[in-house]
Parts: sequence; structure tokens; C-alpha cells
Amino acid sequence: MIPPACILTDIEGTTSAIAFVKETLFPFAAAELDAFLDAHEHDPAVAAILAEVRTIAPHQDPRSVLRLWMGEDAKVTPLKSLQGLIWQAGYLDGRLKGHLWPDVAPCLRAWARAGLRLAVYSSGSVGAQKLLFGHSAAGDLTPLFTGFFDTKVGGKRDPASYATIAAGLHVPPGEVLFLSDVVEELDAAQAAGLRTCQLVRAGDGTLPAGRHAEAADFPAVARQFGLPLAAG
Ligand SMILES: CSCCC(=O)C(=O)COP(=O)(O)O
Ligand SMILES: [Mg+2]
Repeated sequence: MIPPACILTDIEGTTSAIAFVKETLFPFAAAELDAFLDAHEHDPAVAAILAEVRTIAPHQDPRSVLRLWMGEDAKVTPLKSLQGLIWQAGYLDGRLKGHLWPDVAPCLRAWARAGLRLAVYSSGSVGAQKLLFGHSAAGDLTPLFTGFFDTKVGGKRDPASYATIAAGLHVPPGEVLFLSDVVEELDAAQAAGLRTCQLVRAGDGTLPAGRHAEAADFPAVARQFGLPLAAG
């Protein structure tokens, strides 16, 4: 089997525990929302996000809309951008530390060392992705990645998003391996011509979908796709 040239990875349920996102990151943003907006609503970046909320939900109070989206775990770009800005203070002062499953950092390092291109595609904003990998329990992993993509390229269940990402990475779609726990995302990536592998992590209680390659962790991905294994 010819190994892929590029690994494109999801975060929640793939590199990081679903519980970390749902029980730490999301509640942190919800708890800080009002104080953050009181302090920053006139900052250009925050004002632009609030304007985007008003465009999507006109005639409604933006704070109420944001709270509604938070409650629904809606993957809406302005909410994801705002959450990233709120998490920044928590990462910088040490209240937040990016969770990674222990097998992830050694494999990412081994794959980057071997010359594979690594990229991230998450519903979390690019800023949030860089914070999580930059302030992870395994140190700053951001230099390992050559690309970060969020919902600004499109939704994760839309094949066109994966075609855009492969083009942005200058890699033929068939040479990109997409890792995710969510079968609808894997289906979309496969429809765009990417190779796919479902992460079925016991710690997340993921159920195998049965229509993509499956791996319990990153070393299992490496064994199936001919990628280097971390030493030790
Ligand atoms: C960048 S960490 C926060 C992840 C997040 O906000 C989210 O909605 C999960 O999205 P994913 O695409 O990584 O499953
Ligand atoms: Mg996921």
C-alpha cells in the first residue's frame, strides 16, 4: 500500500477527548460569555462576529442567539470564532490545557519527522485549534502542522470542503488521509476522493460505522496505512 502524503485530522473525538470539549471548553466559554462581551464587544474582531450573528439571526438579541447556538452545539462560524477568542485567556493564564490522547503527540512527531504533511480540520476556529495544540499537555505542537482549516472553508459534512482543503494543501485528494470519529464527515471526505479512517476511541464511546477503515488510536492508523510508528 502507498502511504498517504498528508494527514488531515479532526480534533474532538480524534486527537482529543469529546469530554474535554463538551465538559471543559464549552462550559468555560458559556460561563465567560457575558463578561467577555461586556469587556470586548467594541473590539473590531468581536464587533465583526456580532455583526455576523445579526446577519444570520436578524431582529434577535445576539447574546441570546449565541446562547441558543451553544446549547445546540451548533457549528456556526461566528460562535466558533467567539469561543476561540474566549478560550484564549484561559489557555494563556493556565486555566485551560489542550487535551490530547497520549498516543497522538508521539505519532504526529514521527509522521512529521518522516516528511508527511500534517493539517487540522475542525469546526473549532483556526485560532482555537492553534490554542489547543499550542498549549497541549504534550507541549507546543503547532510547528508540526502545515495547515489549519475551519468552517470558513465550508461544513465538515460537505464534500466540497475537502476538495478545497486538498487544493489549499497542494496535495491530490487521493494522497490525503482524513481522520475523524464522525461517519458523516468521513463520507463527505471520501466523496471528495480523500482516503479515510474512523477513530473508534474506547474513551469516547465511539461506535464503528462499518464503512471506513477503523482504528482505536493513532498507532493503529500508522499500522494500517504504512506510516512510521513512534519510537519506544
Ligand atoms: C478547536 S477545539 C474545539 C472544538 C470545537 O469547538 C468543536 O466544535 C468540535 O469540532 P470538531 O470538528 O473538532 O469535532
Ligand atoms: Mg470529531
